[in-house]
Amino acid sequence: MFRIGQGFDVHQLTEGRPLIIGGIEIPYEKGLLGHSDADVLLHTVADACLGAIGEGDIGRHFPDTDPEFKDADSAKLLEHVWQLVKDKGYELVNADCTIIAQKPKMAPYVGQMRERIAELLETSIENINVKATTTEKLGFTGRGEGIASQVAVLLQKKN
Ligand SMILES: Nc1ccn([C@@H]2O[C@H](COP(=O)(O)O)[C@@H](O)[C@H]2O)c(=O)n1
Ligand SMILES: C[C@@]1(CO)OP(=O)(O)OP(=O)(O)OC[C@H]1O
Repeated sequence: MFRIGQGFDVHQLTEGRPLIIGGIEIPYEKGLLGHSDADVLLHTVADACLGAIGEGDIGRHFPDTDPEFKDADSAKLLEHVWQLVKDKGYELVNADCTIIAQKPKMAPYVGQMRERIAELLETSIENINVKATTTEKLGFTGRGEGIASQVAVLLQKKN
């Protein structure tokens, strides 16, 4: 049996924060704002996985009012979500991720992101695609006010 999930997330860019996307710290003059480390891509992967198993969203599992998750490492949050997926008897078929950012260039970091996400979802790198697009300077992403991401995952029940 197969289950599909999709996720979408946005975080604001601000000065004085590290830029962490896909579990990788990217050198840049700004970082993403959030209650956690604000890793927009790992949040989106987590939301897509939760969607696939019908378990709501990360805000339900890790409320941004809970001090336990202040500055949380989003990799730890995704590990927790992935355990829920495994508890329901599923494994990953593939994940397709899109980062929407005018700047910085993501291409040099996409390989490392794929490796990290593959590690967290206990799969091989071939099953994880990460791509990036600008919005041609249009909208909040185009103005560099924030970064968004979209992720689709497909899960299958283990034999
Ligand atoms: N933050 C980004 C945005 C885009 N890329 C790469 O550039 C290519 C062209 O982007 P367009 O928005 O003009 O289509 C895109 O396909 C990515 O390979 C990037 O690395 N980082
Ligand atoms: C991850 C959590 C929890 O620390 O906080 P944020 O980093 O603000 O992220 P968001 O995607 O807004 O929602 C989920 C939150 O509950």
